[in-house]
Amino acid sequence: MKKDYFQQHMPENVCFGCGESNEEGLHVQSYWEGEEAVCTWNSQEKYHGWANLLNGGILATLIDCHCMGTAMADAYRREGRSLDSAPTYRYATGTITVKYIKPTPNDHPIELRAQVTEVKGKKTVMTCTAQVNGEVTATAEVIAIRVFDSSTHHGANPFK
Ligand SMILES: CC(C)(COP(=O)(O)OP(=O)(O)OC[C@H]1O[C@@H](n2cnc3c(N)ncnc32)[C@H](O)[C@@H]1OP(=O)(O)O)[C@@H](O)C(=O)NCCC(=O)NCCSC(=O)Cc1ccccc1
Repeated sequence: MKKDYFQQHMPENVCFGCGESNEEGLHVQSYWEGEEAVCTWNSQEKYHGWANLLNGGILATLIDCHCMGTAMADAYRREGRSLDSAPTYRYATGTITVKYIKPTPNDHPIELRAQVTEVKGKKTVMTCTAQVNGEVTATAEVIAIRVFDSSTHHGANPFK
């Protein structure tokens, strides 16, 4: 079945990590699997840190963008509405803490799994794991802040 990726509902998104409108970007795509948001990402040689290992900054970017999409999708879901409905929400990274547990292979699919642990006002707190071949290589805590709400913001969405 075709997956309904969160990022498909972010028109004109130019973000390096998740923007469908960024040709050179990483194109993070996230979807719900029950209470978890999942992203499976295939790397390329140019994202090596060391030989055959994923660069740590790229991994942080993947986690970051996966979690910003998750915060957005979670907010819509809590309000019982689709990602195409109004008002439009966008989230920015407040804090991201990544613990690199073991080297992340760069030649197998990387699976990210995020869970929302707290929502307070415009703040969403999440945990996220990165796994390759079922082994967790990094864990993260990520705090997203809602920076755009079309119901209170006058004018076009500046966060694209
Ligand atoms: C938006 C915000 C992160 C927060 O400011 P405000 O809206 O004034 O927040 P406010 O003071 O109303 O607090 C509400 C609640 O949130 C909490 N809290 C607040 N801050 C943090 C924190 N840092 N970390 C953790 N928590 C924080 C605070 O304690 C409170 O919680 P409480 O209710 O007490 O439990 C601002 O500092 C900022 O723009 N930073 C740069 C973000 C950036 O560049 N990210 C880079 C990647 S994104 C990108 O590339 C695109 C982009 C860039 C910029 C914008 C949009 C998209």
